[in-house]
Amino acid sequence: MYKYKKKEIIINDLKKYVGNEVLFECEQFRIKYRDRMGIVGNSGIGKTTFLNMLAGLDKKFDGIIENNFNRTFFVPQFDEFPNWLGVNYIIRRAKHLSKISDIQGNFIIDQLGLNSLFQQKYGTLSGGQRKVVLVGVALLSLPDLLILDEAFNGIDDNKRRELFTFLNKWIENNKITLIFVSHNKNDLALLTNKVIKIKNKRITF
Ligand SMILES: Nc1ncnc2c1ncn2[C@@H]1O[C@H](COP(=O)(O)OP(=O)(O)OP(=O)(O)O)[C@@H](O)[C@H]1O
Repeated sequence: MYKYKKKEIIINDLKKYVGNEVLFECEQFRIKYRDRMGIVGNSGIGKTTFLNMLAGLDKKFDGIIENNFNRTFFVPQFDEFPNWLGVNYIIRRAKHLSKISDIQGNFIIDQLGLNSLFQQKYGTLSGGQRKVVLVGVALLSLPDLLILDEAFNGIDDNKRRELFTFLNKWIENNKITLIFVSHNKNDLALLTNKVIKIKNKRITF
């Protein structure tokens, strides 16, 4: 019989090793539906590693991570597309692969100002513009869990304000659960309302 599972991530007795060394551990935790979770910690402490584990991209660990979301989308810290790919192609393809309606898809494209980048190759974009394209691709895929790894580096203050206003509304209206790694306290305050700390090899809440 089909058993309904709540949209959440359940973590139990987690231990992550790098070589023989424990990188971090966590006894028990749940990331619940519609949480907006910030993750903080010093450089090299294991934030990106933890995100990869939550997204199901890194399965080498002891313990349990049960991700019961239907569509997890992970926006990585670094570039994802080859330089020669056209922005127009990247965005049209993301829209095509998704079940998003034309109205919603065009709304995202419009709000993020992606039209103005359509004629460019990905490799000719600035660092900030690349991030906006990655966020656009993420939203077009209609995720129910959105994982952002320092996704806003390089975006200027004006664009950042516009982007955050739009993102906040979009996340709220579309009931998206958010996990967001950042070193920027303002960004964390604007987008999240709970925090996970990674410190002294432990994940705490
Ligand atoms: N596959 C791997 N092999 C060896 N070491 C690894 C591997 N993956 C991660 N590490 C190490 O684990 C540590 C944590 O890396 P990670 O990128 O998760 O840190 P971070 O907290 O995201 O850092 P930053 O804030 O600088 O992005 C680093 O010391 C890294 O070198």
